[in-house]
Amino acid sequence: MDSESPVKRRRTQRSPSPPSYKLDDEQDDSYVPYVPVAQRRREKLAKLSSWGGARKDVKDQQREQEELEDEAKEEERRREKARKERTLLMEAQDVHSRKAEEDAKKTEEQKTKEAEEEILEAIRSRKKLLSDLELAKGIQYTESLKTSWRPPKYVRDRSDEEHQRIRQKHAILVEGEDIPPPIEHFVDMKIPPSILDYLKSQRITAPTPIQLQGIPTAFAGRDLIGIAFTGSGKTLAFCLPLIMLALEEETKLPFVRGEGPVGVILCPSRELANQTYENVLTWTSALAKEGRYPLLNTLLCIGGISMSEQSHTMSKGLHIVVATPGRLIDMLEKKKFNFNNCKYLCMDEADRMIDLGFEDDVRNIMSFFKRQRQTLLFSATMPRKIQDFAQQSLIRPVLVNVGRAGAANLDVLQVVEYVKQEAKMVYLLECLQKTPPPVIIFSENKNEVDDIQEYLLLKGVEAVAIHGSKTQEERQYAIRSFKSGAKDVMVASGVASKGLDFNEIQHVIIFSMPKEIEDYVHQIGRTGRSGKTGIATTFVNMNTPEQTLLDLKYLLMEAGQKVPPFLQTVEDPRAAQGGALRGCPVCGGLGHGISNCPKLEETQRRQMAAHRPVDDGGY
Ligand SMILES: Nc1ncnc2c1ncn2[C@@H]1O[C@H](COP(=O)(O)OP(=O)(O)OP(=O)(O)O)[C@@H](O)[C@H]1O
Repeated sequence: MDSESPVKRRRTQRSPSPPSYKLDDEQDDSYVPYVPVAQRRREKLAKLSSWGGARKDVKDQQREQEELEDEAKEEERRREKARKERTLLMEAQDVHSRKAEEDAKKTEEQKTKEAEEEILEAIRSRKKLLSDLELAKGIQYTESLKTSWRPPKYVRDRSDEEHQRIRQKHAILVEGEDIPPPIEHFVDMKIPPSILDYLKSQRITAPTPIQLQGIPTAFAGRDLIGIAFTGSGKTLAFCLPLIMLALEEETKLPFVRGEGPVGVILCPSRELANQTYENVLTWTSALAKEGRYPLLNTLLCIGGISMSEQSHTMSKGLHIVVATPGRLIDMLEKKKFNFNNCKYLCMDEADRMIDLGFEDDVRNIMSFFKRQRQTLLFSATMPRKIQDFAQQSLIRPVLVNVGRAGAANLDVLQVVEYVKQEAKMVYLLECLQKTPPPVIIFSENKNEVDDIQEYLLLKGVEAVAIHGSKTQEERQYAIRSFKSGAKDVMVASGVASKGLDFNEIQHVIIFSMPKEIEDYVHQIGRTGRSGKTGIATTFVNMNTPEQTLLDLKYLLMEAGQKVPPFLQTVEDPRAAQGGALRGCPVCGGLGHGISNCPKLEETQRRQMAAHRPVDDGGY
């Protein structure tokens, strides 16, 4: 039986012999190569002429002619169809590739979104900032600590609208329930006259915005997150309430050896702890000056110093401890003192203290508290995610915010200059001429700090240097001689960037731009403090990561500062994607999203390397 299909047979008959060049994947046996109509016409004419003079009747010739015409039409139809099919195919292909492109883009966006969600979820699911015991027992306090402090009657009689008007006047934003009123005069805060006199002697006569809302809030026993510009007087805002609390306790029943402390102030670096300790000492001595009030006892608890030097402090009842986390944990574990009656925990530069990677130490410290405490967190930078995390962990917290968290102090004139790596040292000398001393120079790299100091010394500049690898004596010497004015210039790594309050620094030079914009904000914040103005000059070049430049560009724009042309040309890749540009919720940087946050990268790197920071030497 002939298995050939009729179609195939017919086609074979019409085009008997052309070779077929079938591709491997063309498996259809019935395939007959297409013969163009012109060729077929030629073949037909050849056939006709091969008949020579053979007589043909007219009908046959007409039929042949009609056949040819039919075939020509058929060919034209086929071409038209092919053209249409091709157009449709191309269109389909276009649509397909457009969709693929869109899909790829969407997937990229989607991917970023998903990654961001994941990171945020990880942050959200962090264990609350409570001690392990509190977490394990599910202890959850719902009421703030009660204190005997009351605002004066005329303040209590003001309406909420009036309170709000005062806050608006001072650009104070508050969040929380039942917020204590702002108080515009120290005297109305019921601060002892001896302290007020001392403050007056230091030209501290009216509270700054963070103080006028923060101090009454803390006096009222409320948990507090205080965010305000660098140099805006946060230290007084969290030390004064502890001094008053300790005074109240001491007055009720004097402390004897082995008792106390009433409260603790945690700082991320030894230098900052030391500075805060000295502040507390001056304020407590001022308090006791006229003999009307007792002398409160304060202990400095930081790494790198011998605690035996403070044995006289330990031999009496203890009121206040100022500490870095590592040494404090050590002392508590060794039972040198305890937190059985401790009710006040304040963290300065709190975002740094409770950043990913640091929180375990804080939780460990919390586990030594045996009763409810009042918790206060202060910083100039506090990204939203850290605020949220902290708020979850506090009791009826009040958030006091002066300006955007992480914004630069407006009293600092920020100058950003493009300086090639090899030209930096020479240009530095030129820069030093801009203002009289004292000047701080920041570099992210310890070796560079040493190199800069060496270079300056060679050029006859009185410079000291400080970084995490220096001994404690060297660090103390650098701070002391710079503070006293014996040295004109201090070259420092990030260790000296947070919280340190030097007298009237005229100029901060940032030799190498830190990757994290928060660090930049703290570094330039060493000048322009306490209402005075200052200059910050920052060197950037092609080694500065683009996203750091973007963060910087937005920060300058926010502060109404001049954006140099080379910075203007740095484009935000997110702008091309459209949509609103949001600051990074992890570090507060305005120039990038969470998925490429340098702080998150650094934290992860640190977590992988070890569980402790190395540079700040706080331990
Ligand atoms: N009410 C005030 N009026 C004038 N000066 C003040 C007032 N309160 C504090 N100061 C001074 O302002 C300076 C900066 O204060 P402080 O170190 O507390 O700032 P800060 O907000 O903690 O800054 P940073 O964020 O850098 O740690 C200090 O020298 C302090 O004496």
